Amino acid sequence: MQPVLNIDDVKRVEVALTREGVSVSELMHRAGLAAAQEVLELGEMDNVVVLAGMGNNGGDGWVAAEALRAQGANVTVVSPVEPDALPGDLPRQVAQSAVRAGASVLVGPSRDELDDLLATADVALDCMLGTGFHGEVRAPFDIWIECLNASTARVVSVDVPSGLSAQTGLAAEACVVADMTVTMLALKPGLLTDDGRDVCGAIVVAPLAEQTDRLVVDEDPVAWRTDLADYLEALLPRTSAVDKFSRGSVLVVGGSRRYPGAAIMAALAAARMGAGYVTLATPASAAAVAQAHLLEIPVVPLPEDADGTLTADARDVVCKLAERSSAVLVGPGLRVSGGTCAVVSALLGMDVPLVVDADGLNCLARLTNGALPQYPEIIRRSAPLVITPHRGELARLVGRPAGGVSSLSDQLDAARDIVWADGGSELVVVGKGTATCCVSVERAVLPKPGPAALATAGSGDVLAGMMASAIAQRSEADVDPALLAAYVCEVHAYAGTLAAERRGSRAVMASDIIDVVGVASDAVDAHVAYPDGPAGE
Ligand SMILES: NC(=O)C1=CN([C@@H]2O[C@H](COP(=O)(O)OP(=O)(O)OC[C@H]3O[C@@H](n4cnc5c(N)ncnc54)[C@H](O)[C@@H]3O)[C@@H](O)[C@H]2O)[C@@H](O)CC1
Ligand SMILES: [K+]
Repeated sequence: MQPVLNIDDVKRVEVALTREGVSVSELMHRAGLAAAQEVLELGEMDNVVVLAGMGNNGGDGWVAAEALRAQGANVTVVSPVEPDALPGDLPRQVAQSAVRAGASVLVGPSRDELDDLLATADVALDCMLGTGFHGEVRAPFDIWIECLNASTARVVSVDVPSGLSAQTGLAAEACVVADMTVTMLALKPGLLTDDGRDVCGAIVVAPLAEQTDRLVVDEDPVAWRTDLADYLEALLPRTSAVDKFSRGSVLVVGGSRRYPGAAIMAALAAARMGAGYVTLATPASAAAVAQAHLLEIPVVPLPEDADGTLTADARDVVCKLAERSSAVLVGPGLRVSGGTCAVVSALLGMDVPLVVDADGLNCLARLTNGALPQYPEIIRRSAPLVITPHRGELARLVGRPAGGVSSLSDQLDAARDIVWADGGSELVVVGKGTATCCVSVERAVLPKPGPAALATAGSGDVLAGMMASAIAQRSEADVDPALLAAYVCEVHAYAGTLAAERRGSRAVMASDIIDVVGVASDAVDAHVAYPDGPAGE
């Protein structure tokens, strides 16, 4: 797994490195050399343009320019001011050195001059703004960024694409779209989520010092990004000596007269993920339509009110069914009422592994007055509990206003508020967004995110069904619950990719994802076990 650090923690690692004898100047040299090395590895990059800013990110660029010049490249550095006029000592010194080594300099070019220069470039190094960037991009960099994005040069961003917040992943109006980002010391959350996913290109981490790995771990990484090989312990069992019950049984409690489909999709996804036996319990007036869609899955009708949502009387039947299940999913299509809240509360009180999604989460928010971290006793239990909120649901659970969870950083913060208040190792918060985090009291795991095709109605219901299915199949095993949840997200993401290939990237519907869950999990498993297998990176 690769550690992900908040920007403040990256700065602390930098300070710790200087304490261990690696000066900031030395770090800047190594950063510039690391960027130059990546350019050299692209091959045949004779004409290089370096767009350098005024701070240390610009300093990295001047070092890279000198190194590429030494390798025989034609290098032109574009700077807003003369090298001698750079305000910071370090950037000024490395700039003067690059000039002495023969790098050409173009100071304060007009838009046309810059366009003409970039037209001759094989590769452009983006060293305008790094982690010191904030707010909207000011001149001249806003114009430089426009020119760079319009050019045909390969773009390598140093540390972070200029204009992107490496913390939040939100891009300013002007933001470089890179082919590759060489980031220093460790991954940062903003590179992995939201706009960061669209503008970073391939991400390469340059550790810069042999002590870095240790010092990064000392800073307690905000998250860990998985590689496929990390899932080996999470894979679901494959054995021929099984019957349908030993493969895990899942109970899905969901649906309402108004929304019967969500629970149907969750039940189908649970079956496709490999559970041997799935049962759907749904309000009576949704049961007939559900059964018509589910040939292999028994549907149990439950007591309902005049609106076709569950009443509290449904508790007894649900709990009896739950006792016989290896895992339960509650929530999809349920709606929020006194009756549905009573059912969710009863399931939380049992010691069966439980996944709570969608309206199950909204019931949970109501049961805890929108302040789940203040009522940890409501979710404290001895069996696994996985809650799968998207950003809006997560905000409601922790009492933030609408829009109050708007980045991966926010997701991680809010999820940690919940798991730390609970304190138990049985709870995982799967915070869904453009990047999904699986957070337990032990650690936060980031599976590789799926394609935009997954942003479609019902996709979350499918994930929830898959999650319950995986937990049912691993109920006896001692697996890190956050890793198991991340594995399920990874399969869901790959199923989204396969569905997009099959249907077209804008045409994917949730049922298309369900259709390929089986082949997606086979492909992910094969790739985990044999890294050159069919799933590919
Ligand atoms: N953290 C580390 O360990 C290392 C950091 N290094 C580099 O140092 C960078 C951080 O350096 P700095 O802190 O000097 O910051 P940056 O170089 O990222 O940015 C600072 C400069 O950008 C300007 N700026 C900020 N916001 C702006 C805006 N909205 N519009 C226009 N200009 C704006 C500031 O006035 C200042 O001149 C990193 O991104 C990395 O490239 C490397 O040199 C070595 C290792
Ligand atoms: K940059």
